[in-house]
Amino acid sequence: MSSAWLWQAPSFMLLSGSMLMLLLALWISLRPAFAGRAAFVGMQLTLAWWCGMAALEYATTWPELKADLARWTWPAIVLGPTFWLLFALRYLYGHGAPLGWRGHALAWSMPLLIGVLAVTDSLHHGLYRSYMPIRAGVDSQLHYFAGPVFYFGALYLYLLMLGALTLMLLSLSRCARVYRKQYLGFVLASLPPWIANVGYITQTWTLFDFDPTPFALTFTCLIFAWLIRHGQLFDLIPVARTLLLDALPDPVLVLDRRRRIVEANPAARRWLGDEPVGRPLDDWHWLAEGLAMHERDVLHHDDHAFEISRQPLGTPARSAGELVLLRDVSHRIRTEQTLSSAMIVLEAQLEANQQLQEQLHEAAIRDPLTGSYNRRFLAEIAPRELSHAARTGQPLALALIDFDHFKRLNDSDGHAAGDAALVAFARGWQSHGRADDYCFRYGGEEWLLLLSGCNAAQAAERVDALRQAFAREPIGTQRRTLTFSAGIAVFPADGGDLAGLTAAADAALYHAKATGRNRVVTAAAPPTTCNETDA
Ligand SMILES: Nc1nc2c(ncn2[C@@H]2O[C@H](COP(=O)(O)OP(=O)(O)OP(=O)(O)O)[C@@H](O)[C@H]2O)c(=O)[nH]1
Repeated sequence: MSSAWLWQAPSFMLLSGSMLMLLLALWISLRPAFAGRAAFVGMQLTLAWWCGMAALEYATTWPELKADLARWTWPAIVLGPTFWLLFALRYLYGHGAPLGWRGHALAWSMPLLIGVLAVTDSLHHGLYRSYMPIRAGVDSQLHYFAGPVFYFGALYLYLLMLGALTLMLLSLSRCARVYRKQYLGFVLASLPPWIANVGYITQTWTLFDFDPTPFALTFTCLIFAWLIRHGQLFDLIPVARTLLLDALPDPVLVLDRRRRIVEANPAARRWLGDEPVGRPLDDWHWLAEGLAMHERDVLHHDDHAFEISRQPLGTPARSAGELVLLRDVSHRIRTEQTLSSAMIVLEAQLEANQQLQEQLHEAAIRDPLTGSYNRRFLAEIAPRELSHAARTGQPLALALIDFDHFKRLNDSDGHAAGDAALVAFARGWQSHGRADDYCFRYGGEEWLLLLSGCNAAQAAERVDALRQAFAREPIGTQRRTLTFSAGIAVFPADGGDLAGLTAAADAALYHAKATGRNRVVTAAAPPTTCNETDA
């Protein structure tokens, strides 16, 4: 019996191709992760299996073993394009490729079925009806007479390849310039085995009397290696793009020209549900309405607020769709709202505090019985009024007023009548005082007036008018009348400060009392007296 193996150059070529694919799979596994890496590694492993089996098939001299090895190649033949399509979906459409569990079941059931039918072919001959050596001699390869499983498998594989190619061409037509070289590389890489296979199936091309497809796969492997080395395939940009999109807490969507979702990052999926890719945007009314809003408007949905920004894709002449970023600004808006409510409360509190302070100040500077200013306010206001008078050169008159025989009123009509007299004086002052005058309750029944811009004569005239009016005022239940005496001093002639002026006015008041009461006396020496009719 002849030796089972005859190792020739084509076998070594195929073995080398298989090794290359294993190395590529290892290399890719050790590189940073990217979308579709598992599918890509899976594809390289199955293609390595295909090439390895083909090498053995080519090398064996036993026809039965050749046929068995050819049958055992089939699981790899069907798995390779399946992985290729999965990779295309994952790589081109990100982690969120439109493939749910149904898609996976569909993707793996067919390779499983065809694989099982292929390895059990010796029982039913659905894959190869028969086979015969191409020529005489131990090194002859086999010619296979294909059965229905073969054609069904080939048709299925061609459909998968066509699907992957369509995805790549679509991406190529829409992608940004930076990805174009890569996608073109994918298309080119998938062509050699396909062309070789078409040639083999149509019986127009064999290589070394053998199927040229596994040889062409080596070219595919080399194109990938070149793309990874020189074309930055699976490198920074796509890897970063995927990682960035996946890591973004804000929803990002890519819409095609017809407003269908073609990509959605995990954050977007949390809002849109399981499988948004491939569905029209209008399925989510709230989002479709949001996109109709102005750029800076905020879209509210489910207790959340989003700021929408949109970036057209493609060229101005030919739109490819748009990128939509929904920036979740709920936290910011909630914080702003809390802050503004806190501000409103704070402002109200500040205003209340201010009002309270004003009330306290008012209470502190006013006499509770008559509502007139008290001596505390006099001490506060006098320096200001005096410096104003000094600055402007205007006179400032100070009048000290004391009720006449007030004790008598208290004693005869009671304390309430005395209080009524004090209130009556304060009220009477209201109609005599000017806007820039001040009236202070200086002591028990003593009053101090500050009259801006008045010289001694003007002040005496005004205080005397007040005196006359007060003298006519009926007081208490007995409707008695009361008079007052007044002393006037003027700044700066009679005193340079409050103490000096008060002392001068007090001297004039003393003079008024001493000379008969119910009169107004100015401090200017000798004191001038107005109206000396005693009550
Ligand atoms: N009803 C009332 N009486 C007051 C108040 N404050 C002071 N008095 C009284 O005012 C009176 C002041 O009396 P006197 O200082 O003797 O002066 P007078 O009786 O006005 O006499 P002459 O000043 O000399 O005209 C006292 O009887 C005080 O009790 C007050 O708030 N209400």
